[in-house]
Amino acid sequence: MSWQTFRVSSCGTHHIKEQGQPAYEARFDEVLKFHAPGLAPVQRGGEAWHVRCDGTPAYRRRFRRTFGFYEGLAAVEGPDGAHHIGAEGQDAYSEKYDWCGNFQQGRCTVRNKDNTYHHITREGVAAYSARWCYAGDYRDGIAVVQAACGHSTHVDLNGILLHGVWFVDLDIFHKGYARARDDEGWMHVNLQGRPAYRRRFQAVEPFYNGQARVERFDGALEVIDESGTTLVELRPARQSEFASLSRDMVGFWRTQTIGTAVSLGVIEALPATRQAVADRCNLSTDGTQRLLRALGELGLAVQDGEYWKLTMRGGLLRADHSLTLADAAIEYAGPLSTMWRGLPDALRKNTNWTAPDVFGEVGRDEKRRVGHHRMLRSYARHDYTEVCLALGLTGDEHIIDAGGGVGVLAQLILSAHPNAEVTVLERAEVVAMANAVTPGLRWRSGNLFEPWEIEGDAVLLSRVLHDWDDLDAIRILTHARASLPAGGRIYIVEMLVPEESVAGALCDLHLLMATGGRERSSEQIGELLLAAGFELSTVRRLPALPSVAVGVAL
Ligand SMILES: C[S@@+](CC[C@H](N)C(=O)[O-])C[C@H]1O[C@@H](n2cnc3c(N)ncnc32)[C@H](O)[C@@H]1O
Repeated sequence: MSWQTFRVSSCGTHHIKEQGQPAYEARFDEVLKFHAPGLAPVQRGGEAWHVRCDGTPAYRRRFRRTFGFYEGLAAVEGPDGAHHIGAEGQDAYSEKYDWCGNFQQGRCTVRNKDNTYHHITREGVAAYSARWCYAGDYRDGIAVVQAACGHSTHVDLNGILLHGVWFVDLDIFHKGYARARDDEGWMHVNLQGRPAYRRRFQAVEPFYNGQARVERFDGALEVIDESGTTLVELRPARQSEFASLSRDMVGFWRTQTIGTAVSLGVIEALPATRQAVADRCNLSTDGTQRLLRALGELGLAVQDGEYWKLTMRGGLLRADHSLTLADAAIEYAGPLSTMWRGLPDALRKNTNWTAPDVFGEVGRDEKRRVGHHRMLRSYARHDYTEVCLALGLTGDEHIIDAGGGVGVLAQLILSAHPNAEVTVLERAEVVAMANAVTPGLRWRSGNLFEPWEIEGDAVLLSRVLHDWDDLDAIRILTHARASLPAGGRIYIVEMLVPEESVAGALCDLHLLMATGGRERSSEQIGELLLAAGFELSTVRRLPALPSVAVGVAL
């Protein structure tokens, strides 16, 4: 009997032959397709097993659920978890998982009891030691894995990162290209993780004989080739460029609404009725209603009967949130908005414009200093969770964390490497304010632009170089070099902008206006390092915004 031609009947209770006649007499609650070696999953009365092509059981065991055979093994679910069985119903291995996928290319995705995912071999052994937030099936020896922060990358059959580039969303390769999404939108990337073209889209389909259908952000549908060039327009734009440009131009409405809601105390007053918010914050009833409705439009608050309450997103603006953005909201709506007004002057030829001394301003104003460093703390807590691993420390180094703020990264390093020593070199008023006390953590007041008078095995500059122009950045790096022996390492942790796309360009303008600094590519960082006596050795792209550029002292 040729089970290859069997189909599931329309009622789903049995299989039928090519001409539509039943393949056997038995009936089940549900059956699934036949797979090699000629077995199909069936279910009846809460029990599941596999049947041969004559409808008889392939073995005596019963499970809660059974799935199709792939590469000779089938996933089954029993009372103690999920695993794989062979064609005789025998266990393929002893381990039990929370969930099992199907074998493809000798690998299978499984979910552990702690909700992490990884791939196993046919022997039920982990194919590598990493555990992921999600892991997809292999195709052509490559799978997509998702890190805890939500970003995804490609790994090979041994779990080794294929290109080390992380994306907001990612698909498996199809004819040499994978669909990938970064902060700008969807695109196609090649096996090196590099975008095939500069454009970004609302959605893209896989390439089909060199062409792919894509949806633009304005809703238009088109077909592009592998260089991103439009070949055919299939549907015109739904949303006009006029409307989308208008929305971008009033971005400051959002900045000011959020900053105002925080500074007036409205965020802290919720949940409450409109009148209670008005009374507590000393606002007019009409004004309160209008502000609450605007917070609603921004997805920060919702009305529930008489009450207004914060959404999960709005909760990030509360002062007691561990990642609070309350201080950032006030900084962006206040001093930073004022600084941005100087943009035309900053861009002019032969300009008299000079960058503000933001660290001096913050240092002189105690209230702003506390808020400013709480803001930096939130960004560090959010962005630096994966940095420690990427540093590749041996664990017994003395690291100088220059411009280390209130020590968030220093503490992350020390909890990962309790035998390491980290000295945070900071402005005196920041050292006086920082209250972190951790074994191995030392504080040192000093100036990045004067000799550091301290020696270490490695220097860490996290979000420091991007605050300065090239000359100042080289001055800082030169002092770093003087603190290290030949062969000592320097870790530059900040956003590295890709040379081939415009990603990070608004952040770059922000740095110009806030500190006179700039975002740089890894090539530009390499040039600065060389000018100060270092050689760029590796660049590690992380799931979060910052990357790690590693330099070695020459
Ligand atoms: C953007 S923050 C980065 C803080 C921290 N490394 C992080 O990644 O969150 C820059 C830091 O450099 C410090 N800084 C600025 N100028 C400095 C100077 N001349 N000497 C020492 N530290 C300085 C600031 O106080 C601030 O904490």
